[in-house]
Amino acid sequence: LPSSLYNSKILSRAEQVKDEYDYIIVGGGTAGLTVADRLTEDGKYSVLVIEYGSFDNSTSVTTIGGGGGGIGNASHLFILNSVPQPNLMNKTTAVIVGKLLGGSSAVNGLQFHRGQEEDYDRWGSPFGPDSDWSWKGILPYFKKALQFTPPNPDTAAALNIDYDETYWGNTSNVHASFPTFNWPMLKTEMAAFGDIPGAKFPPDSGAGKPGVFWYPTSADPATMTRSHSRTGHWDNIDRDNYETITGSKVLKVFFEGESASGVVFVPNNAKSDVDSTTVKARKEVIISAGTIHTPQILQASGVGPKSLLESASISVVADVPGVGQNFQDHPFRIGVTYTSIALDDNFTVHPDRTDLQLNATFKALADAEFAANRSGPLTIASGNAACFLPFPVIAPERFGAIAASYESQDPASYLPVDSHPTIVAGYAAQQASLAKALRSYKSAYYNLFLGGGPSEGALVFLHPVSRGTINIVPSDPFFTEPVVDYRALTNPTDIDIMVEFIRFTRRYFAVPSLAQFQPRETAPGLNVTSDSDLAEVVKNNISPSTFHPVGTAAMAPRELGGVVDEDLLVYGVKKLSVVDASIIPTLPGAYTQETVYALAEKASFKTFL
Ligand SMILES: Cc1cc2nc3c(=O)[nH]c(=O)nc-3n(C[C@H](O)[C@H](O)[C@H](O)COP(=O)(O)OP(=O)(O)OC[C@H]3O[C@@H](n4cnc5c(N)ncnc54)[C@H](O)[C@@H]3O)c2cc1C
Repeated sequence: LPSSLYNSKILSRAEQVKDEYDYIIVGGGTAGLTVADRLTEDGKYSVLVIEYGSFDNSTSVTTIGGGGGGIGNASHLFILNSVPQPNLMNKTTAVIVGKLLGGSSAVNGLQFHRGQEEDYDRWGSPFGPDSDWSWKGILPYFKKALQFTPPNPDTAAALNIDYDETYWGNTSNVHASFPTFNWPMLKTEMAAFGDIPGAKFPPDSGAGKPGVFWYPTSADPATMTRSHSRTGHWDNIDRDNYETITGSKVLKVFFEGESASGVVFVPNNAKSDVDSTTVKARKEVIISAGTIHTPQILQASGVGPKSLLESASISVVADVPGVGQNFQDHPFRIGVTYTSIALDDNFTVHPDRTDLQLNATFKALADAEFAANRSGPLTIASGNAACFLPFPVIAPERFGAIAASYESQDPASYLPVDSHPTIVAGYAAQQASLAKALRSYKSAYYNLFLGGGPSEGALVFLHPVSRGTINIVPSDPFFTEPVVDYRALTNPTDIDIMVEFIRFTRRYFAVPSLAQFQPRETAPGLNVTSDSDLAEVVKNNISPSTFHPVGTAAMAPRELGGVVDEDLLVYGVKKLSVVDASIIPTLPGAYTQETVYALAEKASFKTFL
């Protein structure tokens, strides 16, 4: 399509922004554009989306082969530095989220999976048994959020890809599809979990069950390019009531009394508010700036922990202690890697993913096939196969003791020292629920995402129990990026769990069906066995982020530290809501994008229509 078509709805100058819209959406990312599309569909409401980043449809966004191109283009990313992490030898971590129209869905690894039924039931349970934030309540929106195309029959047969279309829909323009080819070794790696007692093979990645399964990529199957919130909810939509301004940073929401009545924004390179523009919202301001920036905007607007706001000389509109608390991400890479015979030519299951880098002939063939037919190895993004296993399967002898020890903790012990009583109460509720999950065969804790190559070790910890914070810098709340503190491994239970992950990984690679590949542990080495030595391995290797930040504007009762209610309206004020990953109270046992699409669909339906 000519870029002029894409650009038709972008207002190129702040002066073109009208004085007032029904809804203002802050952030044109994964959730923001989903909600904007749904709110403008029937023509009843006008919407302005204000996005910090720019529009870009170049190959650095669209290419999917090799894991997606967006992350390679730093201009599409916010890259913050976390504060040094004392439990990670004072290392800092790069905090990476999308910064362009489409948000993180335009830069991510394109993996699509959902969490387990218990994850979504956990979200609603503090509101009582009638809450529709539950698996049953969200499943229709998982179906609505994506257009599912099954794998082609040859690939499905060759690789044993099971799927069940009843878990999917076909009405969205955001696509979930499968590569036309995948690495043969994956079939073997997945089947090998059959040797692990308790590991299951659910009928579909969307079934809400833990186990070992294939899952789709966020790619348009016709073009094999990235399908994301912009292509699905913005491109080719020509509605007078749907306007967007890019390159603009929202500084704050302003209030009339306790009602949010609009926002103030500046050009994204501004260093002060001299060039600011004010725009009003008749019905609601919706903040969809993502887990890192949503708390910054709320706090800078006077909605947050009172003492923090006072230290920044911001007048308090509502004292909401939970804003910026309860920060979670999936810890990644635990320091155990396995290599099967020969990174080299002896590896018997070619082609494998390393052939794209190391075998020029194979690469040339793959390029030619993709150019001719949009098929072949370059339709694989970052991966489509993994295990998501319950903790009792991982640590059959230790899970009970670890759950009991976690359950008996004083909930305040590992939270920030000055945590508000409502935050502690909220954590106590999470603790009870997560202790149950540690004993459950229906929740997934351990994720090894499989590459189908000679070397494996991409481990993701799905339900960490340490909690971090994201807060404004009091001396410069608006123009300095917020302070991101993962507080990684502050709760020792996280270390206990990941030590068991290393032990399980050893068991997996020792199963009989993998023996022919002679897997050997390349790190840390089988001689490292004691709890304390394995704990050191975890501390030395882990990254606190898989780029799945959630939780900083959590949906929970206010007395449990919640920031938004079940309608995603912010406590203590009116006409202000949050719809993005920050409302997720506890991480799902899956990566986060599919869940964000579903919650945005649900919010659009429930709250606004
Ligand atoms: C590198 C990377 C890889 C990932 N891989 C996967 C994966 O393979 N599978 C998976 O399921 N999940 C993955 N994720 C996570 C997933 O993409 C996110 O959880 C999800 O997209 C978050 O959606 P969101 O709407 O909360 O935020 P975003 O999509 O990040 O949207 C927030 C938007 O707000 C804008 N914004 C921020 N501040 C302001 C401001 N002050 N004013 C105006 N606009 C503002 C941002 O520019 C952005 O466009 C990955 C994420 C990243 C970053």
